[in-house]
Amino acid sequence: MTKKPIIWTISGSDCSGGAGIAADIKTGHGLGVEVCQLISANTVQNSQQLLSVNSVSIDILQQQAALLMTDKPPSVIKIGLVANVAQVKWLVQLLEQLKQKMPTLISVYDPVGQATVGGSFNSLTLAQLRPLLQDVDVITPNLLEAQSLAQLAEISDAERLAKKIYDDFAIHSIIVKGGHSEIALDSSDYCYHQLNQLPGKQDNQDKTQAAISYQLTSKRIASHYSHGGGCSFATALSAFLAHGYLVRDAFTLAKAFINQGFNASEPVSKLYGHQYYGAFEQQGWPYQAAFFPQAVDEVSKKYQTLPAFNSLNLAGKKLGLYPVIDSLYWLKRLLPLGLEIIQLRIKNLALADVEQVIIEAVFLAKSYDTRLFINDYWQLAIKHGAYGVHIGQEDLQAADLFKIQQAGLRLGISTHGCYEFLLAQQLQPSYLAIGAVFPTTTKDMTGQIQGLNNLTQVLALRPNNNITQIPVVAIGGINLVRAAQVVATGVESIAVVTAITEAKSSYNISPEQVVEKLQKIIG
Ligand SMILES: Cc1ncc(COP(=O)(O)OP(=O)(O)O)c(N)n1
Ligand SMILES: Cc1ncsc1CCOP(=O)(O)O
Ligand SMILES: [Mg+2]
Repeated sequence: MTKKPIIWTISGSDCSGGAGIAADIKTGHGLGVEVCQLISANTVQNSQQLLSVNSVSIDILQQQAALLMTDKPPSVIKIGLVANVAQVKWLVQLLEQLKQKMPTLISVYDPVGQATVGGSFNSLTLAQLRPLLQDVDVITPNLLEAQSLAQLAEISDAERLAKKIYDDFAIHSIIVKGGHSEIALDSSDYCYHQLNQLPGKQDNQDKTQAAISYQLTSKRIASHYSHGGGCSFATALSAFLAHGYLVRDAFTLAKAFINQGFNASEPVSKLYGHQYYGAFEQQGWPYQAAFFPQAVDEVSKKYQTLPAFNSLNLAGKKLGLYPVIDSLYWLKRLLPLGLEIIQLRIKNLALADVEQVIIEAVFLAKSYDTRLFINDYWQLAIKHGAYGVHIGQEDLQAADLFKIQQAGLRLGISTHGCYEFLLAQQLQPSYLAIGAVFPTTTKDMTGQIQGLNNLTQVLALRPNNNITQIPVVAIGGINLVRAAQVVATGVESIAVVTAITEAKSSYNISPEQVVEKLQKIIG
């Protein structure tokens, strides 16, 4: 066991045990965070009705916050039921004070207003809530709540509502939950997210982009064990953020957590004719691919009709060691070592010079029967008949994948977490890369270090079917010391730069010797 991140939940107690604090504790417990609870109100409810909401005094809440700050400061605060105007004012002050002390603190607000069983948790107007809305970082309304926050006269879709809420309150991430309506076949949640604006999160490698928006969709699971599902979603999101995930990955994991819970309770819900309103079933960390949603963004919409890319034709062999080099010098030195794959990654060379290098590299790699991937320069790769192209997330917007596919080139795509992995997997490339597994000096990967756990998690996201399984390459900070741990995850290939190019200074052996040792480790 390692020390767990701490989240605070400031929410109501539901005496029937389904929603509020009870849901938050059960969720946090299963997701490896400590949950401190500040109860905003003691409610009287069961699965049929809400009888009363009995607010807790500001004095008690303030004493709890002050005492907890001395030994359990939070990395994320989740806010649920807010009972009255005094609590709004107290929360605004609290968040401002805590953010001054802890600039990386993230606040998540789940704006519970109406009880599913009927009745209101508070009578706050939008004007009264405004100061709190302007202070929180992430908000998770359902469609009805979003409609009331956005104050649009006509019924609008999630995208329009989220943008209006952003315009009005400048909340960095707005997740509008599509919910589990009885008629819809799918459950779609939508996120509008301003990049690089969450405290402590650098999630924008593509500096030209200010915001991203995307949708996570899953098949609706018929379970009436949904009491506390909304609270559990917001707390799961908070827990994943507290573990350091970016919003898109935390959102994806939280959605998988909800699907997993509904899936577990579906049989018992059916047994009771989907009539009994049961407590949402928290099941712990989600691993199974089946629970993960489909991600939809502009790129995935554009490439809906794109055929699969040619495979690497490995004929049962392992992809193995994947050196990433920047010159013909290294290519000539490494090609004789019996590699299945190699990448030319040229940075800082004039375009005219790059073309000449690519022409020569393609010729050399063909003579050794080694799969040569060209990084970034996809047009030149097509023009000169390279084996494949490797493109990053930023290039996905600009590159023409139809042209690469039609030219018969193989495609490798960089990903940095489960959200991008799911999106890239839908494009059916020849391989998927995931990184940086460890910190690296070769490239600025701030906020995108995956670790071995995330690597293991994304490997499990491939369909459990050998015919369609796309090989995965791990990259970033992998060296002679770390290679064995990476290989143990089951990844098909490891890509390295400095482990080879800086062999002499790191290990006092030649690059050729490092290649041999790494090949042995990979097996
Ligand atoms: C095998 C492999 N994986 C990831 C990368 C990174 O590619 P990209 O995201 O295009 O970033 P740059 O390499 O262009 O900095 C890679 N090159 N190879
Ligand atoms: C290009 C790239 N993309 C993700 S990490 C990385 C650098 C890998 O270099 P090294 O093997 O020296 O850590
Ligand atoms: Mg690139």
